Amino acid sequence: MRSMEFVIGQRWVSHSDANLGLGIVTDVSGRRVTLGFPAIDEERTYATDNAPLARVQYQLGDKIETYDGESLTVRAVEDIDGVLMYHAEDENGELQQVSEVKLGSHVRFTDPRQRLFAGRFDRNGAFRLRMATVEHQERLRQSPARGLIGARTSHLPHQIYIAGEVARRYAPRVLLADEVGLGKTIEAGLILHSQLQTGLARRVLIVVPDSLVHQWLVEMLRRFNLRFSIIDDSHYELDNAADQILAMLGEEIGGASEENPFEQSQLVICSLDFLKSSDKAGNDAVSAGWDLVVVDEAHHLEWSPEAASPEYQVVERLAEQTRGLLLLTATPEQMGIAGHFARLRLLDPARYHDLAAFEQEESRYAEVNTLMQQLQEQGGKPDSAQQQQLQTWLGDEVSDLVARDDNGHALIDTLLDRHGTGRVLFRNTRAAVQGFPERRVQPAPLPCPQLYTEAGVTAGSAGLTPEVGMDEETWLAEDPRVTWLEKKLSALKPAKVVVICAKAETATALEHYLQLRAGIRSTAFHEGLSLLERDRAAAYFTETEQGAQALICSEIGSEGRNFQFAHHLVLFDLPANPDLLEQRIGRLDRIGQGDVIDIHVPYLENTAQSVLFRWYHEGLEAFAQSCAVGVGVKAAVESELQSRLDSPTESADDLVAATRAQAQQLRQRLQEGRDALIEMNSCRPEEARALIDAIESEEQSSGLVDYMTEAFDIFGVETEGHTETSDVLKPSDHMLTGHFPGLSEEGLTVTFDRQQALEREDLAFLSWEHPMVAGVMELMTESELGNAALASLSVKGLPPGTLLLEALFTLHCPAPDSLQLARCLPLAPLRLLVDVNGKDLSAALPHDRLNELCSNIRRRTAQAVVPQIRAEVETMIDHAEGFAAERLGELQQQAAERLRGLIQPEIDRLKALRKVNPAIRSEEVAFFENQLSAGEDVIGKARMALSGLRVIVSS
Ligand SMILES: Nc1ncnc2c1ncn2[C@@H]1O[C@H](COP(=O)(O)OP(=O)(O)OP(=O)(O)O)[C@@H](O)[C@H]1O
Repeated sequence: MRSMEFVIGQRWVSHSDANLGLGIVTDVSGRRVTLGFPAIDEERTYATDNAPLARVQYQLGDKIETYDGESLTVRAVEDIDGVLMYHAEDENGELQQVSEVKLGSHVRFTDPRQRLFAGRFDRNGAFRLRMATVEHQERLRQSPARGLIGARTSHLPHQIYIAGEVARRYAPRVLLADEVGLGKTIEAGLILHSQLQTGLARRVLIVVPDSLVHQWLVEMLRRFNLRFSIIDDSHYELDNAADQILAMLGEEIGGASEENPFEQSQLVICSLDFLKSSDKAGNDAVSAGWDLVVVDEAHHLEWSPEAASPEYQVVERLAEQTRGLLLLTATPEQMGIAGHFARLRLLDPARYHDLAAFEQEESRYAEVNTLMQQLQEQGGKPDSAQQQQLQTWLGDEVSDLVARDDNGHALIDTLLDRHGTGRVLFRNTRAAVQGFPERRVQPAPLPCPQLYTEAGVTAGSAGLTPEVGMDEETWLAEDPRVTWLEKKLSALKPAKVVVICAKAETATALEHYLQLRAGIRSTAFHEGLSLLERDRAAAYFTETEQGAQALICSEIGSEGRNFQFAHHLVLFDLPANPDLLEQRIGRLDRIGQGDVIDIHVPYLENTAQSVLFRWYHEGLEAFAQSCAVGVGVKAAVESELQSRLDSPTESADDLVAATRAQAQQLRQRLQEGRDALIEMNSCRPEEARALIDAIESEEQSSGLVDYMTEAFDIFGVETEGHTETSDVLKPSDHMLTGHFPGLSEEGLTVTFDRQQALEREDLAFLSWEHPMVAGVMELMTESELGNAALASLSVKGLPPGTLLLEALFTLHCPAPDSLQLARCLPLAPLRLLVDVNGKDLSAALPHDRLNELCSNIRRRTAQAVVPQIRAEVETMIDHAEGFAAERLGELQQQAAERLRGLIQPEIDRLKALRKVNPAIRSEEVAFFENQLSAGEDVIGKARMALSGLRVIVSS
């Protein structure tokens, strides 16, 4: 039925009023036709020659729904005296005959053909926006900058390199171990953001110490637009209360308590203590299922071959369940080498399976490093002796790796992975990153008070914190560090000062003293306070004008927090662990610190404190610079150190000399071996530069501004210039959809400029990855908007009334989520331009050129034209479908190749590792092999689907 011939029982749709639903012809008399619209229970009568109606005729493969709600797929269509009979397949695969009379009346047309013929087409600009959307999506998908564009951060090469390297992995499992304060949180945020953007991850859990929950929450939102939910005790208390009441009433416990709070959000933050303290919470967190789990301050996961800490155990269960795992620690060996190994084992059990073998490997690092350096100099081409060495390390793979034309990249990567520090470990150092200010130690030796000598707490570990357990009033009055601190703070006023001591009780006592007796504006930060109280304290300290001058922290203040706006640190006592000292100093010595850092150390002479001070200062030089060998050196001189701490009055010269020698030796050994290998893996400056260039070229092109300007116009968003680089957006009275992503009634001020976004946090930073832009793209691809349009074309020599069809086809390939096939299917559609005679004009008139020549047709005229040209349009669609079908094989092949490129290296690696590690199960290899063959199968069944069309009429 291609003309306006009405027969009772036919289904038509009004193109002037979408709310009427599907009409049914109930009467045709003379020049009048009457339709019933069951969806709104109304009847309307029209003149037959100009009724605003379009005939509804479903095509093969379309989904239809009967009035009683059954959904079927059309397999054949029969015309019985003008009324259609659909032969359609139900969900059991059985064919049923459904007369169009029996179709349901609530319809929404999404197919471009249906929309065009139902008169539901869009403006020319909407088609343009649709095409631009998929083109940008495809370009961005292939861009190395993808996922890294939207963060409100400065582009620091070491971070961008790691983020780029890790985020593109299918199952990233890495240890981010940059030195303190170099931006591991930012690196993790970039990786998360990127994996969420690319769809490689949807569900993310971040596990952090109590004291960092809110800081992470804020950092993720402010820098990455990622809105996390916190799960804590409060989610369980309610259930417990409900359970108690139910139990009192003798009712069965169930309902609310059955719910798993971790399943209620996609992005969750919780504290490790909380997971550890509640079995139910731990079990819920594990069973909720995650794509990516992040664990900050991962050195708390203590492990030895004999026993694993409860923290380790809960993270181990999460690690087994999740695909991606990021462990963050600045001091991976803080709790010993076994703990370090155990964390690597969580990440990559196939590679790290034996502690003894791991320890032995370290002895070969220098050899591996030498070979790598040589290979790098030789452009990746080994000589015959080197080839032999490689053969013993890597086996048969070598010839294949050497043959690659990539300057030895693959060879070096494989060597690093199998025999070096592995592809799971990233560690940047201050020395490599550069640009950090000087650290200056300000010792303050003080006489030991009688109080401590008499109590016998001057030596051993008691001597490090002699005030612990003493009467508060007494030690505050007699310990000279207290008056020294009071004077120091007064002298430094108004400079901000972070004071760190080991114990919460010391911090509390000091803070009371300073606040109440000395009148110094101070605030405490320790584990005795609630999370909210701690954050309040930190915020009070941050305030510039009215804020506290001093923040008195217990040890929990020495991790993760950002206090780089201060440059005075007082170490009221010294920790026995060198990595803990580094963590403490790292609160101030971190990215963003612009001043020389003064580290004030008051210590009591001739006590364990003075020994430890000398040991750190003269032995390790740990105050002046970041000290990576502290834990190793301490292990080597442990007994001498302990004996000096136990007898602090004896000379410590020998200890200091031995420590210096050990430190120098260890530094040199690590520099030649392990550190060199880690450095090679952690930042490759050229690759980092190329990534930053790619991000900046996206930011500097006018593509995004043009795209959003068109979107604001199509959706009816008003824009008003605010400053040179920012605009105010407001919803207008003629919005196309009820809601524009990310825009509230009050409007939003936005900038497209990163520098301005860094300076002005109140402005939204619009990038290709901002939720507003992503939301517009999603609206365009998930809705039918712009998939059917009509335009006019005026070109000399083209007779008026000539028709062209611009058709867009996508590779339709339904597959289970678990196959992650979207990563290999093309996003940009196949675009074809044909005329009625089946001539392919696609190359002669590209999309952009056509846009310049096309203009809108008035809606009324278009409505009148469509029914008249239906036959020609359908012929052109047939031609276009023919051309599209010819390209199917090629697109399927490209998709299959992309899939193989992603999965095959995983299979090869596991097979190679299996030769040295019997713990790798054959199922692990089989899993990837199945992924590959199942993916190839599905791609083989793909077909071309029409996803958009624009009919062009020459005028
Ligand atoms: N690229 C960046 N742009 C802007 N600010 C940054 C960037 N990288 C890091 N920072 C800031 O530097 C500080 C240190 O970063 P971050 O907290 O990520 O370091 P970290 O390595 O996790 O530290 P720690 O070892 O103490 O846990 C933070 O205040 C962070 O916001």
